Amino acid sequence: MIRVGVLGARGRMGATVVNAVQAAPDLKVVAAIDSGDSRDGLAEAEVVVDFTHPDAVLDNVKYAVEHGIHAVVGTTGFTEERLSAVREWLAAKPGVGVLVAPNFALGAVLAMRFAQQAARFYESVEIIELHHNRKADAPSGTAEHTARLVAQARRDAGRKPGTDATTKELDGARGAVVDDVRVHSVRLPGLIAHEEILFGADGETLTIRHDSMDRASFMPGVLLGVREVVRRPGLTVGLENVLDL
Ligand SMILES: NC(=O)C1=CN([C@@H]2O[C@H](COP(=O)(O)OP(=O)(O)OC[C@H]3O[C@@H](n4cnc5c(N)ncnc54)[C@H](OP(=O)(O)O)[C@@H]3O)[C@@H](O)[C@H]2O)C=CC1
Ligand SMILES: O=C(O)C1=N[C@H](C(=O)O)C[C@H](O)C1
Repeated sequence: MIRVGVLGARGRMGATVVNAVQAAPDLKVVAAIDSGDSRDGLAEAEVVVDFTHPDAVLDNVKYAVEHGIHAVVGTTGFTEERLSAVREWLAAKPGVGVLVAPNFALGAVLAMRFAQQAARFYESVEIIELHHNRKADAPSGTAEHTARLVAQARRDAGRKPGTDATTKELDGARGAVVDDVRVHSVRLPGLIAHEEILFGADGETLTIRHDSMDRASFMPGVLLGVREVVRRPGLTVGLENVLDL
């Protein structure tokens, strides 16, 4: 039995994680903590799962590492600077593992991998992410991660960012720029989590699309992360490294 504490336990993802962990024969929920609750309840936990808020997550990860608790983190907002801070805390706690994944859905991880593969062949690329209207951040962590992966793949292939002829635009009409890749965010009730990576070249386009229609889509990845993080000391970024894609 792996003893699991869930942070953000009353949220959309956290509540789903509590149910999924409870239903797993080899895992046990020992703490379900939300904002306003004390983290003392994590004393029994071997692994924490964090789905809270970008403003809260870093402090939670620091707490977990300092208390020798492994962490599986789905909350967004991880910059290179934040990841470096986590690496520093982990250096003082060898044996502790932290897995940070911008997206735990298998299809989203595959879409990112396929986009990396396509990137070196196409002149231009743009990303559209579509989410429910209760989402706190824009662009999504997944879109930002995808943009950086695609941009790196393009650089590795010696490609320059695609160009267009826009000379007049309303602010925001062409989206945000992440590592030279345009990212467009849509927020609508009814949506859950969706991403399109669009590639264009003379006379053709390629669209890679992933849809999470239910938060159940994230659960196999989260549970895999809980089982794996206990034997992966240090920082792992991205579920692709756990899935060995
Ligand atoms: N990696 C992935 O696969 C996925 C990542 N996410 C990410 O997970 C995060 C949460 O998303 P979602 O569940 O939709 O958000 P919700 O707002 O539904 O849930 C977040 C919960 O965390 C609580 N919370 C805030 N601060 C703390 C804290 N310091 N300690 C404990 N609990 C806290 C909130 O309480 P209160 O409302 O009172 O502030 C709320 O109940 C987001 O960053 C989202 O982008 C989402 C889906 C998949
Ligand atoms: O807030 C969400 O819902 C999601 N957040 C993550 C992100 O920002 O990429 C993962 C998924 O897109 C759902």
